[in-house]
Amino acid sequence: MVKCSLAMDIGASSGKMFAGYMENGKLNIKEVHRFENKIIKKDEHFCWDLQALYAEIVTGTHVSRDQGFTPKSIGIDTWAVDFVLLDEKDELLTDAVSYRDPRTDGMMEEVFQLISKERLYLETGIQFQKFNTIYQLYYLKKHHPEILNKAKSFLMIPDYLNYLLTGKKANEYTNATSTQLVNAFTKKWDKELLGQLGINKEMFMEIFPPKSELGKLKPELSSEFGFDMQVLLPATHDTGSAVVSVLESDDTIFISSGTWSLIGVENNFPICVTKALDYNFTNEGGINYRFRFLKNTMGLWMIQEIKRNYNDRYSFADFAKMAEETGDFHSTVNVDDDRFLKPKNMIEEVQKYCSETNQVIPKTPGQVTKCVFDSLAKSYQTAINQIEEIYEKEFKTINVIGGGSQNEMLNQLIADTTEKEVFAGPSEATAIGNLVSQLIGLGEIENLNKARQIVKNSFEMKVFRSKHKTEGLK
Ligand SMILES: Nc1ncnc2c1ncn2[C@@H]1O[C@H](COP(=O)(O)OP(=O)(O)O)[C@@H](O)[C@H]1O
Ligand SMILES: C[C@H](O)[C@H](O)[C@@H](O)C(=O)COP(=O)(O)O
Ligand SMILES: [Mg+2]
Repeated sequence: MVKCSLAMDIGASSGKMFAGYMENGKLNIKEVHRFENKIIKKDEHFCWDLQALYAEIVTGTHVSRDQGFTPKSIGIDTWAVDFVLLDEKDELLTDAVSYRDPRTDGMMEEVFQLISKERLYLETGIQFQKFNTIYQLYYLKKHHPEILNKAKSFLMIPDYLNYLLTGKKANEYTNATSTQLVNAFTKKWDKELLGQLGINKEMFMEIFPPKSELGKLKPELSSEFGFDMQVLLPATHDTGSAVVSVLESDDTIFISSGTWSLIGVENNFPICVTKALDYNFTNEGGINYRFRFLKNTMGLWMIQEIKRNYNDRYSFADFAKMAEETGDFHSTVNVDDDRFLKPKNMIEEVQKYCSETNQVIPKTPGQVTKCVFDSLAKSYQTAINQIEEIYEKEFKTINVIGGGSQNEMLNQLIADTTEKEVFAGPSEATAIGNLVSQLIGLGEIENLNKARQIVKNSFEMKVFRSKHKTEGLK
């Protein structure tokens, strides 16, 4: 049996469990379980199926043992902002409503009547997305005050899954910052802000940073598995774990490319200047209390929805190939338009947008996906220009991580559009970042710098250079 750590990475489109262990100075990972994560409809709201996700964690742990592993620790990471509330008996008061649910429409604007956008940004440094936790809680205060009044525990999605494993309740720092309720300077819940919003401060748990140990498995679970595990806190915000895996370089911008595209740079301080506010950048918390200065852009969600609209007839690789073969088609959309957050039919929404903007309407799967890929590359270029304007410097390279790093056509398009060197990989950056954070916490890896060197030496990266530049070299 191989002793290992388990990383449970639950993204907005899929969940993946990896067993990870060090051997000869390299990190070895093995995918032991993968499942689809999808939104379900409950009481007229779009929700996540938390019981199903918890069952997959248990299944994955059993599978890891059956595959010859003895896990000594597990770390869970998921998407941000979403949460559940528990009552005084630790019973669920709410479903895990998804950030894609329209219930927060208009809530951000109402919050601005109480607290200015500028003040919110100055204190939290967090981007304005209408689905941030602050606006979800404001919706509950306005439409379901009885729920908020009964709430004794606020747990974000990974916190709740950790609670089911250990019986321990805590909030983890990187994910807590995505709520827009944590003060960027004190790194604590902003009690004054909560008071102004009329949201009860007592339900928030103590905040623990990545690498902390939460506790051991509940006895009934360790006897079911036949072994005990430490439940450790990686950066439980999946993008926080992904960024742990990025190249350590002052000249690199990362693009965490999955359901969402998160484009940014790691910092030791929050950047809450007006330009960052105007461009809607965020300062989400990172490992070692660093900051992830980044911009959320729609990401490959649009391709996932187009794939679903075509009844899964085509693979992601098929779409990349068809888009590449489409050639002379140049219509694009603003991928950050709210209309693409949860349209009934993504293909029709893209076509409608092109028609409304007097562009050629994409008809074939290749034209539709080329339009989306070209639009994504365009939005990446805009975000990179804004980062370089704020930093007053030119970045030389881009590190594309996450599942989207497997899309070689898109990687080449990013290189051609930005004229920068693109290093693509690792595709499982989130799980890898989750694992190395656990190993640092267990004392098996000395520190973050060493962890990043191990990641670089353990996983292949492909380089893409602008065709325009290489043509010039011929
Ligand atoms: N073989 C592939 N070729 C091209 N794109 C791929 C491939 N495999 C995955 N992808 C892209 O990666 C995305 C999923 O990335 P991932 O990081 O797993 O997302 P999340 O963590 O949000 O669930 C898919 O939506 C798809 O666009
Ligand atoms: C809602 C947030 O924008 C979202 O969680 C984003 O921060 C994120 O973590 C997306 O990660 P994926 O791996 O699901 O793309
Ligand atoms: Mg992910």
